[in-house]
Amino acid sequence: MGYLSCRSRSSTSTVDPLIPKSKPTHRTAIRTFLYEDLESATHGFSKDSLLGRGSHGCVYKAVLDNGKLIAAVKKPSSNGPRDSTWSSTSYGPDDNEIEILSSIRCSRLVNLLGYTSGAAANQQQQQRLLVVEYMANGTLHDNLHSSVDSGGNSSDPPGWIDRVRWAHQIARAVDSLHSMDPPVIHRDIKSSNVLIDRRRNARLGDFGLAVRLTADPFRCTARPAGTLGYIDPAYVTPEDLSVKSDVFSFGILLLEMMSGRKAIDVGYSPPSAVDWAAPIIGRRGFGELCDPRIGPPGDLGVAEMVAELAGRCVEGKAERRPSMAEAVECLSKVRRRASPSPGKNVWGGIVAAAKRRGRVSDVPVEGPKCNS
Ligand SMILES: Nc1ncnc2c1ncn2[C@@H]1O[C@H](COP(=O)(O)OP(=O)(O)OP(=O)(O)O)[C@@H](O)[C@H]1O
Repeated sequence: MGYLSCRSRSSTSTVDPLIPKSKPTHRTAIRTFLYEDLESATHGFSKDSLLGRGSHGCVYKAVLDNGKLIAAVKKPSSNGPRDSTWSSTSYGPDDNEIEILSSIRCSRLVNLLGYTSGAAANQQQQQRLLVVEYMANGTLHDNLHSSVDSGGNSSDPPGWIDRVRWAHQIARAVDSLHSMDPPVIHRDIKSSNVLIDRRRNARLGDFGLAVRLTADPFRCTARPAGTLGYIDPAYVTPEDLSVKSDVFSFGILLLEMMSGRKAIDVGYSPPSAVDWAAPIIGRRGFGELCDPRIGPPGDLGVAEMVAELAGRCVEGKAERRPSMAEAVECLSKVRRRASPSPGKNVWGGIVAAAKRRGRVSDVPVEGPKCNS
């Protein structure tokens, strides 16, 4: 694989200017919650408050501050990790996750609001709970693969405009992490770690495996970790870790978003998304890669650009993969091509008129910038 249409000469031009590359990261006010307050805000971690289960524990909806704050509370399981997350770290939110999340605040991430100190009122040690922003529209995984929405109503699969917009937003989120000094590597990019907020924007969450990439080899001791189907095959020892491991996982996510098939899907032959897609991209059969539920986009060039980018992201050799900044640049071109152009269509006209009246602060064509 290796096509040219999205290759960029300038790999830094799309780095969010609000993310300083070389300045220390800005810390945000993070609250300390009492375990008892979160217990009562989730009705005793009740089934009704349960938002979902992951390999490390459960996530609950919490209503706090007399109903003014709705948050998601992550409660580690007492039995340790289960299923497909391959992790060498201990389960549950640890100091590393809190430290990384506390140092970043970005509108493309599921941000940390606070955590419990780990001690209950009776001073017995409790599990540490993490409190993060609540995402009203579930995970990208559910949006892509489930025929019912988070309210239990039947739902249509997302169309091309949403998929391209989400891909661009996720790319910007990952690029923001890679642009930090030192870069943060997420290590677990996958559709169940992308959440859709109430404005239907995509946010990257779950920093349980995230690490800072330092030049000091003695500090880069985290053993390889990630999720089967998304993990970079070139990441075998701690020294192999680079930002390009996230690029690989992002490429798998692009294939998943484009095709509607899962990263590992036994309904397809071969079950691995890369093994399935590589020969199709090689013979330029872009239409075949498109989710059969929505068919190819009106402009097949959109599918071609996304497929070519995905193909480059999942290259076996890490150095042949694009940077996330290049992926952002490519996806902003795809997004412009996929979206009806402003000024020439009714939506563009409505948005332009609302902007003139000062009513639109969040124009859907370009998502909000990160503010760290
Ligand atoms: N901030 C949030 N707002 C709303 N729902 C959430 C939020 N975070 C997680 N969830 C829900 O809880 C579920 C479990 O999330 P969690 O991050 O623990 O696991 P996961 O990412 O799905 O899987 P794994 O632990 O294997 O990575 C998600 O699938 C989602 O449905």
